Amino acid sequence: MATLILIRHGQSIYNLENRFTGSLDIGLTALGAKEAQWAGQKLVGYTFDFAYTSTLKRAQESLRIILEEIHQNNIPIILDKALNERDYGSLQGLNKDETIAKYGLKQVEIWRRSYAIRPPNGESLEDTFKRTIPFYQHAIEPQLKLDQTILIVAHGNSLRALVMYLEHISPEHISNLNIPTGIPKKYVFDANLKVLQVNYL
Ligand SMILES: O=C(O)[C@@H](CO)OP(=O)(O)O
Repeated sequence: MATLILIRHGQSIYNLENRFTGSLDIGLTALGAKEAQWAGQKLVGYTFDFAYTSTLKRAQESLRIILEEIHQNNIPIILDKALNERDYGSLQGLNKDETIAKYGLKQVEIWRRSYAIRPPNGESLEDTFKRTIPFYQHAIEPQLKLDQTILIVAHGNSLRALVMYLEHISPEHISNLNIPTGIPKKYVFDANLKVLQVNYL
């Protein structure tokens, strides 16, 4: 049966420092690399046909560690910026607590978790959805229709957009959904790509 595994990259240096990361190309911490290894250990027994990741090194490095753990580094890997993290614009690099102190919790929560409102000079989740989902529909859904097993290693917000699409979550409800780093989420589909099963591994 068609199977899709989603994994958010392991902890990055900016995750650790509590900074807005977005489209900045920030590497993993030692814990982040460990998280990727643990994610790989949960995938022993799965055989992937394709892996997809973003053009950012924290996701690519996580994918490399995961595939190494399951001895599947030789599968085709597709890198695409459609899977990149949402561009946080002028907030990128800023500490999240300092930003709250400056602009207030309410404003920062709107920038971080509203669907349609953009952070200054950045992308909203809606903007992210509009690039991530067409790519998923065009590149990945046809493979799932062939009953393949696909791995996507990406980012907090590009994965929130994907989960929104896969689980039919409304813009009102998506603000409550956060994706943990390094925990594989599994979807099993029927022949029409209706989700039959969804669970964290
Ligand atoms: O900083 C970021 O790019 C993202 C993901 O780490 O943060 P947030 O969870 O605030 O959207």
